[in-house]
Amino acid sequence: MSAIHLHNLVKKFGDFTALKTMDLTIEDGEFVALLGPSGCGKSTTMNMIAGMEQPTEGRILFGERDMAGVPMGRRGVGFVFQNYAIFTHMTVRQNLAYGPRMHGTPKAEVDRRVGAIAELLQLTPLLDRRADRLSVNILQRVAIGRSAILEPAIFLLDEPLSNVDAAFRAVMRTELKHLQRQFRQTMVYVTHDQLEAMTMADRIAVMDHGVLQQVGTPIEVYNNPANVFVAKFIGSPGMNLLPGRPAESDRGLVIDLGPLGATAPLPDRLAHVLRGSSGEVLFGFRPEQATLAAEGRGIAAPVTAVERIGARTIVHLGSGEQAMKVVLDNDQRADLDGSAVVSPDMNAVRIFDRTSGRALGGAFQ
Ligand SMILES: Nc1ncnc2c1ncn2[C@@H]1O[C@H](COP(=O)(O)OP(=O)(O)OP(=O)(O)O)[C@@H](O)[C@H]1O
Repeated sequence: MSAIHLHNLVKKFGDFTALKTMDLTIEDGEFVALLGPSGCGKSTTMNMIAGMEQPTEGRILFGERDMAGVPMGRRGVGFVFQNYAIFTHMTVRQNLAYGPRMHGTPKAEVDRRVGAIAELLQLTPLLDRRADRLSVNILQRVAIGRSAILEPAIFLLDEPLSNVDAAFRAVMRTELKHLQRQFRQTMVYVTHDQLEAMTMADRIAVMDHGVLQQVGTPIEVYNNPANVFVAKFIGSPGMNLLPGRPAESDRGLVIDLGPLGATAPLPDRLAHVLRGSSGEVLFGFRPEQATLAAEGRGIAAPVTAVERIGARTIVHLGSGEQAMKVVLDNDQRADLDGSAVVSPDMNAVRIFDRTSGRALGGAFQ
């Protein structure tokens, strides 16, 4: 069994708590991304799973087996770091074959595995090249192959693509996902890049300041962020969050956005929760879940910048706490001088408690 259970996991370095009470189960064969900004505790978590760091409190189980006191070499995990660790004086073939040879695998089986992994990672034409003649991109591919060839039941990858170039990263995202499907490994992938997490992971564990903020499928964390941090961190650009207060109007419950006026009436799932409350909230909507509308049909604000990025245009509006962005397809014509009127898709709106940052109201699909 290669499920990974983290129970009340805590890591302190002296007085500093790098990880606060983490509870997470990664199912057998699942691909989970640990996602968060630099310093949030991703690598610390990963290093404890690998056995390179010991937890200050809590337990790590692989299936039923408690990993306390089990050294790294006995955990049966494959590990790939940001910086490739390969032997530069050897050929690609020798690098790939190194692990299975050390494990005493018969030569015919080593050759078969080298051939298969080289094919999967598009290394076949390079098998007899010396590693010191290869680009950083290819070296990282060899490093992944060197770990993958041992077919570990648990494969841990810590920012493996952060040093490779953007085009190659896109190719590798597909290949890594393919590799995991092929071997049905339990894969834990550390990244600060939400695109990597969104495209590859079955579930994403979003972390900040040593605290697990939310665990869910990519679409769950995108559609239903549990709090303001996740709302801003997931999505590119992140969610718009405008301060306001619930208010009754003749059309139903709206959010009074102060200088920006009032929103359209809230859908029932939110109106139920907010009716009768006058506490400060944040009105959240994704830049791609809004359009520009005619006057009187939305939130009017001055346009401050327009970025045209290939097939889409990002319109920046307002400033300070009232700043927001709208992503338009380029076929949507917008009069971008002066002010514009933003009409969020009210069915996709999220409301957050301003003080706690927590999402209020039911999830939507
Ligand atoms: N050995 C250590 N001694 C003291 N502090 C440490 C040690 N290792 C990590 N930390 C601190 O713990 C916090 C979490 O570090 P960690 O490396 O887990 O973050 P991360 O989310 O992986 O970020 P990055 O992507 O920058 O590595 C950071 O503030 C870091 O400085």
